Amino acid sequence: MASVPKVKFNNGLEIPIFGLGTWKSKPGQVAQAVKDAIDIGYRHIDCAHVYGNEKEVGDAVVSKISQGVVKREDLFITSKLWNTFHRPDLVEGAIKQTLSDLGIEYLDLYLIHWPLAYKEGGPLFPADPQGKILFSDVDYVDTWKAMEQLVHKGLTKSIGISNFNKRQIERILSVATITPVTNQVECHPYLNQSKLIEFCKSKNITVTGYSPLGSPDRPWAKPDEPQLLDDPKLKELATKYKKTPAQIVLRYQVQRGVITIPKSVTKSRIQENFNIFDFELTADDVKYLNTFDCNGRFCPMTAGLGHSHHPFQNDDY
Ligand SMILES: NC(=O)C1=CN([C@@H]2O[C@H](COP(=O)(O)OP(=O)(O)OC[C@H]3O[C@@H](n4cnc5c(N)ncnc54)[C@H](OP(=O)(O)O)[C@@H]3O)[C@@H](O)[C@H]2O)C=CC1
Ligand SMILES: CC(=O)C(C)=O
Repeated sequence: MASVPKVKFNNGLEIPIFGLGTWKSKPGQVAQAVKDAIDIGYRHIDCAHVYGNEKEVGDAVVSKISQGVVKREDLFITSKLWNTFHRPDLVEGAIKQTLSDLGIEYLDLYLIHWPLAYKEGGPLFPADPQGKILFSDVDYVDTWKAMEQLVHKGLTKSIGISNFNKRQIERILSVATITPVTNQVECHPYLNQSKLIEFCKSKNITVTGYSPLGSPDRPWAKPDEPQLLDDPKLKELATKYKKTPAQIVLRYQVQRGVITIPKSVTKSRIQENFNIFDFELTADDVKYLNTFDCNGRFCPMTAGLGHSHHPFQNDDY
């Protein structure tokens, strides 16, 4: 079984550079997917409260631990604080709910899922009668201070952020006594995030790339939108390396040092996506893949447009 390289965080801890995504993995399918992934050799699982499936992910994790297939300390489990729990007094309760759902004692990594806060205390997507999301004005820098307490209390080993732009990271760094270990953002050849990656690197923050395959099953996908995995130039590269388009885009991230978390509930694809540690793209082909960038964002967070902390509404990167 190939062993997955690890990336070192600024706090000395390590994360496997490759893991399993779980967004949209239906409760009836995700437990089997996680079990298959662990059997194949995955040791990093990316979760979130808002995905609505942490209990089933936890069932699979706990069953593999109790069967002796893996130990808890062999696994790297990430979850994320949802937008309705940003108020500092809600943060500890939110992680405790996730830990209880997952059936584990601690997380390896807990992220602020988005920099924008939603109205607290009710549904995960609070909305007015017209369906417009109700925002809260809690500032993510105050949320960050509450996240730091979770490390001190041993509820998570590391903390980080997700979907934060450069200016927002700078604001976090201006108050932080614990530097975020990673910024999890959308990243694939159509949105290669080279500027943000360079900036994060300069601050000793790793980048985790989500939707590495272009998120073809995103709920808001339209039939006429481009499909990354069907790109003819990508298919040509796949033929050259005798690999699949998915394997090429995943290998691309690993070679750039970007932590990558493809989602699948299909055993053959979970295996296929893992088989990227037996070949290398040439430096010229990595450069060529860099030229695919077209600011092609598949997760634009349109529901949060108008919020003063929306990360993508001006020229910030
Ligand atoms: N922090 C954040 O805000 C966000 C985090 N994420 C995280 O990143 C993960 C990955 O991103 P996600 O948006 O799910 O999308 P991905 O880019 O991982 O694409 C998932 C889709 O690709 C299909 N697929 C998987 N492997 C292959 C393959 N080898 N060949 C062809 N198709 C394949 C899956 O199908 P099937 O399952 O049917 O096999 C599914 O439809 C998420 O699951 C989540 O954990 C994602 C978005 C936002
Ligand atoms: C998938 C996800 O994490 C979103 C859209 O926030």
